Amino acid sequence: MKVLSKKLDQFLERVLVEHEARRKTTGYTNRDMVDVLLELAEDPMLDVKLERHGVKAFTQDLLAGGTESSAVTVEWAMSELLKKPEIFKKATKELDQVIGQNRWVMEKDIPSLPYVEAIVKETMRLHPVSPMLSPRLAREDCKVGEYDIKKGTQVLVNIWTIHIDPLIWENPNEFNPDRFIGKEIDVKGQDFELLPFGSGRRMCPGYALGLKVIQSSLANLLHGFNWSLPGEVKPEELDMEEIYGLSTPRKFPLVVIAEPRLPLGLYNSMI
Ligand code: HEM
Repeated sequence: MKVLSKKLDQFLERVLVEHEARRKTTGYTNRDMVDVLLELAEDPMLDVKLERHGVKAFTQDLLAGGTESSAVTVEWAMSELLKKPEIFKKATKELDQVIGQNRWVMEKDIPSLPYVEAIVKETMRLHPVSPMLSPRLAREDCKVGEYDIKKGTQVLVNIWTIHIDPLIWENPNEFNPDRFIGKEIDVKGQDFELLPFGSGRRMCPGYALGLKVIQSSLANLLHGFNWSLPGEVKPEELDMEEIYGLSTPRKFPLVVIAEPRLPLGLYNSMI
């Protein structure tokens, strides 16, 4: 652990040194989150002073919490959609109607894409990145539902079982984004039947960023490409095994074929 921590610190140190050097060049503007954090660290007016090691810690949080979780969720969404071509088509139809064929999806488009939002919720219901929330400790005797919990008890919340509880969800194991259409259920920690980002004080602090990254990346993948499974793999045969570790990714990476579905000039503008 110590070796790993040292290696990580060396990496973060290099990132900061590079950013600090660029800050001294003429015509400098903030380009990324590290730039913004370094600027905040120079602000003497902050209520809570941000130190240089705090910038490193935030950067590490962003890398650890913000990359794998979003990538894993997008990969599960694509896997579910490849198994259900009718849902795939419905999403593409929404994208064509709202965005058209001549541009990419932007962050501000997301509220106009309720079906894509529903796909993300349904993916997070069936494939929560973190099926067990961070452990909690009861600070006083309490009652949760029918359970008496003594002060000092460690409580583990298993959201995976909540997300597939047949008392809450109809056909809980079926991937069906339509279950969210016209419903108020959200993933922001207020609806206890759907808690992919947890809830309360220890809820994921990066949920807004994570959600935006997932929705925008998925929307653009669906909008920009036709997707198919390679060779003889039939949708119903696609392996959906998962592994449980720091996150819950597919056991075997998803292998797919992508073909452009928008005017070719749009792909050049992405490079
Ligand atoms: C798909 C995206 C993400 C998912 C599904 C996710 C999920 C979670 C969950 C379930 C927790 C535990 C919450 C609890 O126990 O109540 C958590 C904690 C945390 N997440 Fe995320 N997260 C995501 C993205 C991010 C991003 C983008 C960041 C950073 C920018 C981040 C940083 C953190 C941190 C630092 C904690 C620990 C909070 C604490 O213990 O006080 N996460 N996340």
